Amino acid sequence: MSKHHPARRPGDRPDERPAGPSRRRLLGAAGAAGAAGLVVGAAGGALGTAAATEPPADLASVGRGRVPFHGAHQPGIVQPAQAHGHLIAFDLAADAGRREAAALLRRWSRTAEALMAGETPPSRLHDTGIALDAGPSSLTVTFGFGRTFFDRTGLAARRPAALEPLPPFSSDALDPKRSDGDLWIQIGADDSLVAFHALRALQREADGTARVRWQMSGFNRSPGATADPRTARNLMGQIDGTNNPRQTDEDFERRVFVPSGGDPAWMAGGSYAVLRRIRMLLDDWERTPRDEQERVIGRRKSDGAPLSGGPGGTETTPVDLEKRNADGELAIAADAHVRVTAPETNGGAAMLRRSFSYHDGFRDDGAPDAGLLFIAWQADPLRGFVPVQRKLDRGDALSRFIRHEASALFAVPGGAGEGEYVGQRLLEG
Ligand SMILES: C=CC1=C(C)c2cc3[nH]c(cc4nc(cc5[nH]c(cc1n2)c(C)c5CCC(=O)O)C(CCC(=O)O)=C4C)c(C)c3C=C
Ligand SMILES: [Fe+2]
Repeated sequence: MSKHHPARRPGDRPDERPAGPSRRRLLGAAGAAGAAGLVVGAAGGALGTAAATEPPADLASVGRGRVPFHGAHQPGIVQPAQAHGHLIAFDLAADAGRREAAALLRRWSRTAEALMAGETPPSRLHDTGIALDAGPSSLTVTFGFGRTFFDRTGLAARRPAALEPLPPFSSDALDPKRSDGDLWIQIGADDSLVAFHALRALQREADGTARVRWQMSGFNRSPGATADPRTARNLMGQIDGTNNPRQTDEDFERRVFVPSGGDPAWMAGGSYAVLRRIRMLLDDWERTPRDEQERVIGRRKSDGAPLSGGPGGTETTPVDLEKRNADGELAIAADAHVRVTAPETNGGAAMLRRSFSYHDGFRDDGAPDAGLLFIAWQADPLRGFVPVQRKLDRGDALSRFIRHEASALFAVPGGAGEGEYVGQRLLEG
């Protein structure tokens, strides 16, 4: 019987507190009223006409969400994935070393703290104004170090063993230009302008110290988009994320975060992020009958209920991998994705999946360039992603509908304390 975790709800943001009015206060009362009009206009189409026909949007509902920057863990790991995400990797400039990297992390941390509080960036740069009239919108900014960072900064002796390159998998078709990187930032927000504003501010802060290696953007369902808020769906239409570890699980911290006293000491409270850009072969998938789609995953498409749960099952019905149908066949097929990935078939290996969907237009053959920016968080990739992906590689019914196109692994240090910057314990320890 699979340990089951009920769905996290899109509005369920336990670690957040309402934002102060700081960035919006800049506008003054008249400006704020104008901003409210803009939100209504944007939602309804033509500015002005929509305001006359639609009730005013509750500005506070999305804009108000605020995630603290300081804490034992960095933001953007345990909070539900936001509606908009940007992932960006940098390589240090040839003449940048440990000192320049430390200064960059200090600048980035200051900027992230301000933006997450809904304030303008504190840097020497002029604010672009992109988010001037918006609240923090649950913005999170998360920083990570790639394997190559440690060589470039003379810190190879302090590189975690867990940053060993991921093994090759037979299904890999990886593009090195969109893989790896010295430094990584994950940005998420429930407003697209707030998310882009953060991306641009942080990228400009890197000027002269690091250059962009690759960047990817993704999305999830917006908060408030459905009256029936189950776990969100991916671009195959499946409810995805149901059986994630939950913060209330007794072993959650141990699975996801490096303990204090762990190795290396500077990673205490940190986690390892595995990123895989996985393109979905949507033309093939959408041609596949629904009952076959459900067999591939092992769950019903409509409501995410496991195929072992019978007609009355729901998304929260525990998965029963032993269950057989009347004809003696396994209710959840031998190669169904949920069977192959379940912790009980992988020696307990588990990870926290917090992904974004992506769509980057259409390829030359007309197929959508779309899929999943799969992000898995774990205390140790060798007891999380690696064994599960090895198993998927050997026989996952989903594999004929997906292609792994880029890959990266980052050490994401613990959260910054008050007055500290992210990574300080590595860079100044
Ligand atoms: C190596 C890890 C995994 C990769 C890569 C992966 C890709 C991938 N998954 C889906 C869709 C679903 N996955 C689901 C469950 C699930 N997937 C993984 C791991 C990887 N998935 C795990 C550990 C689990 C949970 C298993 C369990 O304990 O039951 C599901 C079912 C719903 C859920 O629990 O989330 C779906 C749907 C896609 C589309 C995809 C690549 C594009
Ligand atoms: Fe999966």
